[in-house]
Amino acid sequence: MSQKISLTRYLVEQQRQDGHIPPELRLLLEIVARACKSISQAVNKGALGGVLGTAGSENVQGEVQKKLDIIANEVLIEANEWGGHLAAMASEEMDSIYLVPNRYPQGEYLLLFDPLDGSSNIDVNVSIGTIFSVLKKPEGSAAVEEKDFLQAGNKQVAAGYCVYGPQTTLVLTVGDGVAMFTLDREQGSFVLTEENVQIPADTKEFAINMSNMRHWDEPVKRYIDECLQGKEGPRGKDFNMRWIASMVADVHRILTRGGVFMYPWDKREPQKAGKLRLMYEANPMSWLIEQAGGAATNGRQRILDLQPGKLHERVSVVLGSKNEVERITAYHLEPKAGL
Ligand SMILES: O=P(O)(O)OC[C@H]1O[C@](O)(COP(=O)(O)O)[C@@H](O)[C@@H]1O
Ligand SMILES: [Mg+2]
Ligand SMILES: [Mg+2]
Repeated sequence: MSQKISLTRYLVEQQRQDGHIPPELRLLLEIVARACKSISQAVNKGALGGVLGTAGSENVQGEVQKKLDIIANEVLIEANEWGGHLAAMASEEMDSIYLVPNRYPQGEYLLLFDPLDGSSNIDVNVSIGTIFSVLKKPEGSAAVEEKDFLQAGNKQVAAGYCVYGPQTTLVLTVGDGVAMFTLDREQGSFVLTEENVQIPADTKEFAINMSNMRHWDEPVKRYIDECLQGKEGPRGKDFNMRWIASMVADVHRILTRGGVFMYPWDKREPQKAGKLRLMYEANPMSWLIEQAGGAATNGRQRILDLQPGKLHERVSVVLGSKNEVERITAYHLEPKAGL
């Protein structure tokens, strides 16, 4: 790319040329990006900034909150509440929805986020990130309620994540493919570094937490077992495995070079559909993956078509290279079918 294109310019051009980003959505995305820049600065300070360690509290899902979980949540709220583009926000770290206070102008959008994904990696200096999803407030709803957020992922108007790794990279879709922007720390701005991201349909790399193997369902066991048999097995090729334990980092690798990611339902807590959250983890990631030519299911159905029943709903996740996701989904739907 000879000329540097900033995130602002990219969004302005999307607004002008394609006309499918209203100016309010463009401004909202710029504010989210600015918040990610601040979070990136806090992450980078690490022990020097006193941001490592636990905060001594738990979130609504009963998970111990890290200091950075809370800092990132506050940064996102403070950056977004006064901009005039939002009606309400929802976060992994907040029990219920956050209404934009009356003292600020009210907007038409709803923002959902996982402020800090991969919390267990914060203190060990491994990549973490922020995941976000934007929905439109339903027509005619005056005071926003939780039910207004309960829209299927196919209703998202923008989705993305920012990964805080060796580089800080913001990855975005507004329904017109996937673009990646790298933070230029000297300029203080996100610069377009990849457009029309495409995931290869086939892969030789899978990502799953293998320590849960004994709890998996048969179709997942079958798929992984076949991968592990390598060249000698039915797949006729050797597979590699990666598990970073930050969904952002695992998805970023898949968008970069392909692969398949799974956090399936398992027998540890059978009443839970999965570990990951539908509305602010699985939905935005599934849309990005589909926009890059991949696929995303809960093992049986397309994730983006699932109707959420509650804000913090969990879901089983299979996403990435299309042919692998289709194979795993077929194993679930017809366990004995030979592919
Ligand atoms: O520790 P496990 O069970 O392998 O789970 C790892 C998964 O949990 C997550 O960290 C959940 O996200 P949070 O850190 O936002 O709770 C995912 O990013 C990751 O894929
Ligand atoms: Mg997360
Ligand atoms: Mg989180």
